[in-house]
Amino acid sequence: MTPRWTTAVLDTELLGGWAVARGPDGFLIDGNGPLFPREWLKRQELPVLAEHGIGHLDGEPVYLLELECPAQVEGCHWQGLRAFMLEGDHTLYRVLAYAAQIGTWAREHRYCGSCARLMVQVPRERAMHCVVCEMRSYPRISPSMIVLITRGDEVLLARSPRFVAGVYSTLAGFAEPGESAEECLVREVREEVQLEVRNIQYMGSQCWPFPHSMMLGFHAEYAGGDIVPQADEIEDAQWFNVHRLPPLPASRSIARYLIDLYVARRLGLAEPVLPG
Ligand SMILES: NC(=O)c1ccc[n+]([C@@H]2O[C@H](COP(=O)([O-])OP(=O)(O)OC[C@H]3O[C@@H](n4cnc5c(N)ncnc54)[C@H](O)[C@@H]3O)[C@@H](O)[C@H]2O)c1
Ligand SMILES: [Mg+2]
Ligand SMILES: [Zn+2]
Repeated sequence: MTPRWTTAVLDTELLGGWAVARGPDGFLIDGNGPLFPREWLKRQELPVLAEHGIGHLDGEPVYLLELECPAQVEGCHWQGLRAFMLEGDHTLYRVLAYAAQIGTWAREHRYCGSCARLMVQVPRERAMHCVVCEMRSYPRISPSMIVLITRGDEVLLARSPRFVAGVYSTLAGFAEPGESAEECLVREVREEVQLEVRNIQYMGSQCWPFPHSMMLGFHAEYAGGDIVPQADEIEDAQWFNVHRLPPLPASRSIARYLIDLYVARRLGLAEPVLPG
């Protein structure tokens, strides 16, 4: 089956296609959603910082208008990326997730990080180029590991003070230079709850565009230690029986997938599918 959405670097000089507009409050939407006829959207006098050709949706070119500041369009409002992740068409969310990452990256790489001069977009490539010192910047992706630790019928879940009230999730953390995903896992688990793990198994990955993480999902078994939550980072961490789980993260997150998969295997239920 042909994928509905494929990324591409499109020429912004060409006319037509769809466009999405992204400002500080998310994406512009009306009753038909966030995709607008591009030529119409460009006539709305939006404060456009940059335009990027980002790919094809059902064969049609899609562009991003990245805005400089908040704006208003009659009959439209703004919706954050998280709301698109939580509900609605998943392919559309993937288009917007990509648009958000390209918009953020290009915005944050207008100036060369090496010599501080203005950068220019490289034609036909997703890169910013400094004509003075030749440095190139490519879209930024931050590898992060996420792990479900289990002990028989029990799973270890924790709360960050940033979470929605009551929700518990798997442990996660950004990889540091010099470490593998597995080493990151062992370090983060020690830092966040002071436990030791064994039988580390890679389960799958997910793009997490908040703002540019690549989640590498693992399962690990408890090997030793008593839970000591990390001050400031972990508000609470507990072992939960698979029959008595607390409120869990959003169903499209890899955190939720790792939990649902373990519970399904433990209880002999149908296995969930990891959303891309
Ligand atoms: N998709 C999911 O199911 C899911 C679930 C949990 C966490 N996450 C994501 O995983 C990522 C890591 O989780 P965490 O927040 O617990 O990380 P963490 O445990 O490493 O702690 C967060 C801290 O890391 C530092 N930090 C921020 N950005 C960084 C970067 N790019 N590189 C290195 N350090 C950075 C900051 O000091 C921040 O306070 C976050 O993006 C989070 O949103 C995704
Ligand atoms: Mg963490
Ligand atoms: Zn430079």
